[in-house]
Amino acid sequence: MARGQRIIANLLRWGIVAVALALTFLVPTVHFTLERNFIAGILATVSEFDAQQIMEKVIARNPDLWRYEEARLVGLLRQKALGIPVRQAVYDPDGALVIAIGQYPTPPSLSTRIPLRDAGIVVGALETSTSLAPALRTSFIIASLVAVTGTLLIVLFELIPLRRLRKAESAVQYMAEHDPLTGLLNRYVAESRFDQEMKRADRYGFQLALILFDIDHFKHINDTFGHTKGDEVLRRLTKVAKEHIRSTDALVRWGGEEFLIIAPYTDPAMARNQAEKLRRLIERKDFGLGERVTISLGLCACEPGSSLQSNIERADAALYRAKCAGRNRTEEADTATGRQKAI
Ligand SMILES: Nc1nc2c(ncn2[C@@H]2O[C@H](COP(=O)(O)OP(=O)(O)OP(=O)(O)O)[C@@H](O)[C@H]2O)c(=O)[nH]1
Repeated sequence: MARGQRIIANLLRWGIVAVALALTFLVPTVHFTLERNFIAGILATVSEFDAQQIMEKVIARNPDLWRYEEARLVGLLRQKALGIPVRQAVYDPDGALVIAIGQYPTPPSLSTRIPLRDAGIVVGALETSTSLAPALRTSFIIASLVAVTGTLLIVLFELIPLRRLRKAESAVQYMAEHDPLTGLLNRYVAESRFDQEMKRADRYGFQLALILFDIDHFKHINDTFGHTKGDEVLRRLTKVAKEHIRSTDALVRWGGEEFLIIAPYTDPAMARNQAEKLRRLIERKDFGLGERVTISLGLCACEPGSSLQSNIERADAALYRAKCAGRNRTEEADTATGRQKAI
């Protein structure tokens, strides 16, 4: 991904996080603030003048008003309320006139307070309230949806590159451990594989063998038929060897035309059989060259606790002897005596 695209993706990602967080925290905060205002609104429903003051300052000064007090108040309310039902018009225990109109809104709500005047004199206060619950419910649902969508997007943004990274990692690991031409394990992983098998062999008391083999006169094959044909021979031989080994064996491309089999649960007699069987299979296989392809093999039984290096040296010495002895044959390194046996 280009640097610019990465920056935009990051901005987008963190933008979504910020919006989701803002909405998640904003909605409850607004809710809380409005609820507080509602309570304040209820408390503020007390008139500017208590009943005594209304008597003294408004009604007592005008006897007509006194006479018509009820009717005038009702008229005032009608005029101000304009058809909105009167919810409450009472004197509270302290003698204050409380007049509330409108429906009983469920909190939170917005309240408006209007002074109630008669001939320019304030005689009380009207309080109207509007419930904000439906609006808040809607915005809360929208905010939750946005938050959930934002979270999902973040998860996707995080997961997709992560999955790609994991795939790239396993591809790199595969490349690090395998030979690209044959797909076999390469010699860099042979060591850890050998150590593992050696530990298991020591622990459970079974035998471990190595078979090192090499194509005979491979240079001649390359020189005569070309490098591409040589590659094909390597691939075909790999296929034969892979079908021949047991699932517990490890087949390694040790070098150019050199291969190694790490064979657990294998005593020298079994290793000999295995090596000879493979040699015969290759000898009989048609590689499409119009001539035989053969291999030489060197095998060794691994001493408990011995290293891959030391066993390879012994198997390689046996292989060298097989080459010297005419090729297309197997030689064995005898561990106990250091003697090497031809098969
Ligand atoms: N086509 C191909 N050739 C390879 C590859 N790796 C190594 N070689 C060739 O393998 C040949 C090995 O030649 P030598 O070491 O002389 O061995 P050889 O000809 O098999 O002779 P002996 O082992 O003594 O029987 C060389 O020509 C290398 O170029 C590969 O991946 N592909």
